[in-house]
Amino acid sequence: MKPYIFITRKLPEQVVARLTEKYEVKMWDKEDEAVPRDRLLLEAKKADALLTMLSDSIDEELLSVGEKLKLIANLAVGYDNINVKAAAEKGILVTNTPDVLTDTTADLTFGLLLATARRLVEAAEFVKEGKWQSWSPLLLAGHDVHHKTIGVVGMGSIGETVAKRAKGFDMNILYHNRSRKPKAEEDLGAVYCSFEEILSQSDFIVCLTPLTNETKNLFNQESFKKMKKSAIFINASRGAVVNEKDLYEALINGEIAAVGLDVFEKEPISANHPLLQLPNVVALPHIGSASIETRTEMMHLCLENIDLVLSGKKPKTPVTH
Ligand SMILES: NC(=O)C1=CN([C@@H]2O[C@H](COP(=O)(O)OP(=O)(O)OC[C@H]3O[C@@H](n4cnc5c(N)ncnc54)[C@H](OP(=O)(O)O)[C@@H]3O)[C@@H](O)[C@H]2O)C=CC1
Ligand SMILES: O=CC(=O)O
Repeated sequence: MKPYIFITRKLPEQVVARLTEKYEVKMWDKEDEAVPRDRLLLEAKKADALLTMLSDSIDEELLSVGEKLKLIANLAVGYDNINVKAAAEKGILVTNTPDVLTDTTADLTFGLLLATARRLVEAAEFVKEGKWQSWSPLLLAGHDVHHKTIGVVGMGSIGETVAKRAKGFDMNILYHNRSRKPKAEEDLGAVYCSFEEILSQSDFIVCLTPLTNETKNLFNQESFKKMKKSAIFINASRGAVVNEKDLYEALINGEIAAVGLDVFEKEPISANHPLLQLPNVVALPHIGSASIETRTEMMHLCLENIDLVLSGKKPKTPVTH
């Protein structure tokens, strides 16, 4: 009997085809709807490997039903949706998709920063809605990006690649991690700072940490109060790193100037959410790595990891906890 792989979302047939001779492969048949939990539990019980999305909760319950389960291959670099400790205890490997999405996510993050600072979404809607009456000196005037100070919180692969883009805009680069990155300091002139220094000195604060117990709620009332009133906050990591209620208060009280968000506490965010009613909020539907090239590469990497593990070899990009 061929080993069984279940993929929790519909992926292009031609990408999956490379495994169908050697393995029995089934996919959830919807592209834009998550597999229901009861179906996922049934599949986990039968599967040798699961190819999962960041929207699937791979918790202790699910891992316990996986009688033959050897691998969870997550189609994301972030793996906060997976209980990695419980998986390790059960001898189930976890893989993610680092590096292949770094440049694409950095492009989107810097694009979001530009769009938020220069009010690009508001301006494009203004034209389409027929509101443009005449050129005027301060029409939709935003904030400059060049020569300003950017503070990257989470200067990992993506954070550093965002900093590279910032260097091209002649920005002054500050960063905060738990550990220093001498190479980024040397190559980009990035300056290591405490979290508090980043908050008080940056014009643009960009969050690119993973979601962990330490980073959950990191950006809260206290953090927003320490930022400049002209500060622009960008979050492309995970929604739960930010307290959205506190962020909303900071925006309506004028404690910060604007925000660009690619990720939310609850995804998809409801169109009625208070944050989405504010003109100085640019909101995107978690599309950091969403270029056709990169998403295809991420899928191939997941399939390669699955093939390696089910052939008794080491995966290319294992997650360790
Ligand atoms: N919006 C989107 O579509 C995407 C979002 N992401 C998100 O971006 C995250 C980062 O990805 P990537 O750059 O590849 O990951 P990396 O592991 O390369 O970088 C993460 C960085 O965060 C730092 N970090 C971890 N914990 C803390 C902390 N408590 N305080 C400050 N810094 C911390 C790490 O440094 P140190 O260990 O020294 O603290 C590290 O430099 C992912 O985990 C994911 O959540 C990724 C891709 C797309
Ligand atoms: O959010 C996306 C990821 O790859 O992580």
